[in-house]
Amino acid sequence: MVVASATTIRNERMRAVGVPVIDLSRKRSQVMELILKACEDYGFFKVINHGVPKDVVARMEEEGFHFFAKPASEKQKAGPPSPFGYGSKNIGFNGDMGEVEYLLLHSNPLSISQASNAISTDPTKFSCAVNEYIEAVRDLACEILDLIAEVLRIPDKSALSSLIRDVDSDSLLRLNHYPPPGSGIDCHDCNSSLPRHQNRVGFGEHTDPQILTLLRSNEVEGLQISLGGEVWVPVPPDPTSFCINVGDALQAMTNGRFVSVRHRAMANSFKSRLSMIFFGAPPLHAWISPLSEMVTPQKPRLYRPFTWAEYKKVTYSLRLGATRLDFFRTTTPSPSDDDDEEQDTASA
Ligand SMILES: C=C1C[C@]23C[C@@]1(O)CC[C@H]2[C@@]12CC[C@H](O)[C@@](C)(C(=O)O1)[C@H]2[C@@H]3C(=O)O
Ligand SMILES: O=C(O)CCC(=O)C(=O)O
Ligand SMILES: [Fe+2]
Repeated sequence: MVVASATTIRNERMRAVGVPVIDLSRKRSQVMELILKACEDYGFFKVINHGVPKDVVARMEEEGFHFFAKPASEKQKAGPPSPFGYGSKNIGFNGDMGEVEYLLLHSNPLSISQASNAISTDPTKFSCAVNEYIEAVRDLACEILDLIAEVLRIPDKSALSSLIRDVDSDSLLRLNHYPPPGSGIDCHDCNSSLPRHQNRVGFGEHTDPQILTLLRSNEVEGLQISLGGEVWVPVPPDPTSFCINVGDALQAMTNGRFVSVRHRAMANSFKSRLSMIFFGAPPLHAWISPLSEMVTPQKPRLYRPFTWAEYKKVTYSLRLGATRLDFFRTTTPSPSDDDDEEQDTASA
C-alpha cells in the first residue's frame, strides 16, 4: 500500500489546480478563510481586485524600464548596492549571483529622495512614482495583515499591520530586471548542455526575511515557488494581480503555522522581465516573537524572541539560500516538523 502524506496531497493539489487566487472583493469572511488556508498550506497566494490603482503601477513600471534601459555606465552611478542602490548580477555580499540587475530602495521617503538623484535625471518624478507605489502597496499589505490578525483571533487587529505602518518601518522596495540573453548582462560562462535561455537562474532560491512580500511583474514568466525537493511550480505572470508570500518574520510570529515559502526567479525568456517587490518589515528595534495566541501546550514555542535588527544581521551574514530562521529555534528541528498534524492518508 502506498501512503501519501498530507503534504504530498497538498503538493499534488497545487500542481493540479495551480496557485491559489484570492478575489479581495469577495465577502470578508470568505477572503479571511482563503488567506488562512493559503498561508498555512503554501505561504503563497495571488490577489485580484486588490485596489492598487493601475496608473500608480504603470508609473512605477515606466520609471523602472526607463532606468534599466540606460547604458551600464549611467546605471552604475546608482551603485554598487550598500545594500541599497543599483546592483548587477551580484546579490548580497556573500558571493550569490544571478542573471538579474536591480534597484534596492528603503521605503523611507527621505532615503528615496536621496537615492533618486543618482537614479534619474528627473529625481522628483522618480521619487513621486516610488512614494505613490509604496503607499499603495503598503496599504494592501496592511489590509491583508489585518485580515490575517482577525482570522487568527489576535485581539489587537492591527498587531501585524502596525509594524509595517510604523514610521520607522524597515520595509523595502526592489525592482528586479531580467534582461533577455544577448542584451549585455547575460551569462557567458555556463557549462550547461541546456540552451542558455532555458536554464538561467535570475534570482536563486530563498525565503524572504520580512513579514509579508507583495510582488507584481510584467507579463513575462519567471517566478517559481518550491513544493520541497526539486519540485518547482511556475507562477503564471499576471500584471493585474499581486503575488503575496509569507516571510520568515511572519512564520516566527505565527509559531510556524504559516510557512515562509522558498521561491526563485528564472530568466529564461526572450523578453525582458521586470518585477516590483515590496517587502513589508518592522522597525529595526521591534521584537519578533511567536504571538501568545499561537503558543499552546500542544504547539510549544518554536522560536526565541529576537529583534528585527538581530535577524537582519544574521540574514546579511548568510548566503541567499540559507534557512536562517533555524538559528532562532528553541529546539533542534526534527524531520517531522516539516509536515503538518493531519493523519497520513492511504491513497491506494
Ligand atoms: C544574499 C543576500 C541578499 C539578501 C541578503 C542576503 O545576505 C540573504 C537574503 C537576501 C534577501 C532576499 C530577499 C530580498 O530580496 C532581500 C532584499 C532581503 O531582505 O533578503 C535580499 C537581500 C539583498 O539583496 O540585499
Ligand atoms: O524577481 C522576482 O520575481 C523574485 C525576486 C525575489 O524573490 C526577491 O527579490 O526576493
Ligand atoms: Fe524573494
